[in-house]
Amino acid sequence: MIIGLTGSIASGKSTVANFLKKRGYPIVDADEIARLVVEPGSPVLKEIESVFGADVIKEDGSMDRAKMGKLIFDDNRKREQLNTIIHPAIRKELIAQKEAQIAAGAETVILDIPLLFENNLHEYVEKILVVSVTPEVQKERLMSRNQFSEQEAESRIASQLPIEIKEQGADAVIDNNGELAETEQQVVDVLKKWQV
Ligand SMILES: CC(C)(COP(=O)(O)OP(=O)(O)OC[C@H]1O[C@@H](n2cnc3c(N)ncnc32)[C@H](O)[C@@H]1O)[C@@H](O)C(=O)NCCC(=O)NCCS
Ligand SMILES: Nc1ncnc2c1ncn2[C@@H]1O[C@H](COP(=O)(O)OP(=O)(O)OP(=O)(O)O)[C@@H](O)[C@H]1O
Repeated sequence: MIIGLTGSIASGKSTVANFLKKRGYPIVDADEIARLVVEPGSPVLKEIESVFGADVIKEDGSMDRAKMGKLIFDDNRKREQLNTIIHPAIRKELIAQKEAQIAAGAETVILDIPLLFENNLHEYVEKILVVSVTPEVQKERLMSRNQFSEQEAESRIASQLPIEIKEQGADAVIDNNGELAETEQQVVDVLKKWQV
C-alpha cells in the first residue's frame, strides 16, 4: 500500500514519519528530495540561478535556503516561479524512489509530501494520512523550531492550503496537539485499522 503522509508546515509530518521509520516502514521524503535536486551543479539549480540571480547561490555553490525562503514566502509570484522550476524534478524523483522501494520488495511505502494536495499528488497514493494541529500550536512550534518571527511563520502558513481542507481529503487524521506518546498511539491505531 502506498500511503501519502501530509499536513501543514510544522504540523508534525517528520515526527510521524520517524515513528513509522522506527517500525520499519520505508519513507520517501519530499523535503529531502527538494534538497537533492538542487545540489551544486545540478540543472535545476542552474535554472534557479538564471531566474533568481547569483544572489541566491552561496560561495560553496549551494542554494542559499534562508535567502530563498525570505524571497518566496513573501511573494506569491516568486514562489510560483520557484515551484515551476523545482516541482517537476521533485515529482520525477519521488516516483523513482517509490518505484525503487516497490522493486526492492516493500509492501508498504510512505510518501511524506507537504504539498500533496496543493500539487495534486494524491493520484500516486492509496491512503492519505493527515497530521493536524490547531493554528495556534502550529504557529508556536514553527516559530520555536525555525527561530521565525510571527510574521515569518504566518507567511509560510499562508502559502499552503488550510489544514481543515487537508483534513477533509484525509483517510485518517492524526491529532498532534498533545504529547508525542499520544500521537504515536494514534499512528499505531491507524496502521492496525489499515492492516499494514
Ligand atoms: C524555499 C526553501 C529553499 C526554504 O528552505 P528551508 O530549508 O528553509 O525549508 P524546508 O525545505 O525544510 O521546507 C520546510 C517546509 O516549508 C514548506 N514549503 C517548502 N516549500 C514550499 C512551497 N514552495 N510552498 C509552500 N510550502 C513550502 C513545507 O511544509 C516544508 O516542509 C525550500 O523550502 C524549497 O526549496 N522549497 C521549494 C520546494 C518545495 O516545494 N518543497 C516542499 C516539498 S515538495
Ligand atoms: N506532539 C508534539 N509535542 C511537542 N512538540 C512537537 C510535537 N510534534 C512535533 N513537535 C515539534 O514541532 C516541530 C514541527 O514538527 P515536525 O518537524 O515534525 O513538522 P513537519 O510537519 O515535518 O514540518 P515541515 O512542514 O516544516 O517539514 C518540531 O520542532 C517538532 O519537534
